[in-house]
Amino acid sequence: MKVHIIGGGNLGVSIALGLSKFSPENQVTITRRNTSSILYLEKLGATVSTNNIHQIQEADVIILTIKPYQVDTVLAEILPVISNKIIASAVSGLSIENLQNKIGTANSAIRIMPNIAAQFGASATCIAFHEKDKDKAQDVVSLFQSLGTAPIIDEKLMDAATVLAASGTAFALRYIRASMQAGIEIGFDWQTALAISAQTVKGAAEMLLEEKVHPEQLIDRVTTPQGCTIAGLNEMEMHGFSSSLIRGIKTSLKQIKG
Ligand SMILES: NC(=O)C1=CN([C@@H]2O[C@H](COP(=O)(O)OP(=O)(O)OC[C@H]3O[C@@H](n4cnc5c(N)ncnc54)[C@H](OP(=O)(O)O)[C@@H]3O)[C@@H](O)[C@H]2O)C=CC1
Ligand SMILES: O=C(O)[C@@H]1CCC=N1
Repeated sequence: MKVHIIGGGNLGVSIALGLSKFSPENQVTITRRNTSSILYLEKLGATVSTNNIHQIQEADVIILTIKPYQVDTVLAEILPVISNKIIASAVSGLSIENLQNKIGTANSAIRIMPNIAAQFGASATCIAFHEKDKDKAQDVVSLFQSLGTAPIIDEKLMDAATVLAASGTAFALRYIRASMQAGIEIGFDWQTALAISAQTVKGAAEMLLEEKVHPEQLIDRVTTPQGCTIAGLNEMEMHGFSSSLIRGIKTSLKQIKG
């Protein structure tokens, strides 16, 4: 497929890098106004351009990875030269209905919510679309399945998916940072503490994904009666570990909904 990514920033670049590594059969074009920091993508086979309409007529999928306030400017540029295109938008808070109204019925609006782990083929990309675009959406689903998992969700959960799956990357990293800081306090240098903390989180996630059980079942295997784990967990919960995470996620959701 020919994939045209408009907005070569944090997310756009992670998708381009992921595609170059995990599905190199796709031809990727990626644009931004100042391309100096992403020209290296050309060495990986992508076309880098400042021109949003460069070869856009040939694209099978157009991916929007721009900020919400940049959408109208970009659409004003591309709409006069495209028709019958699939536009997959990762723009947070932009509904399918709003996007469809902006792009007209000649094009299909698909909503995607990847995260920056797309670069490592490990994104959880939630995808939503209207029934009329079901067939066309399959191309987008396949594309993002090559970059991790790509669950199809009801659009009403898209803001929740943004917080859980996209912001969630930052939340998970903050846990790892805190664990690393504790690791330094109990004797490790930061590099060793980070390596141990990150691998431990990866291992815990792999067990959950493999065994498909409730986390508490695995926690039970670790918490020896009268042992150090339950003592640590109870102290963390006393200081609001789970509740602060839940409150943070709900606050992020409120921020999107405005
Ligand atoms: N970062 C993340 O983890 C995630 C982000 N998102 C959503 O993705 C979108 C992008 O986020 P993010 O990548 O973090 O933002 P960035 O600011 O890193 O990327 C946006 C890019 O768009 C480019 N851009 C701006 N105007 C234009 C234009 N007219 N034509 C072409 N390119 C343009 C900018 O480059 P230049 O100024 O050089 O043009 C910039 O590199 C947002 O809507 C965000 O909510 C969704 C999921 C995860
Ligand atoms: O923080 C943000 O608003 C964007 C959307 C999800 C991740 N980054």
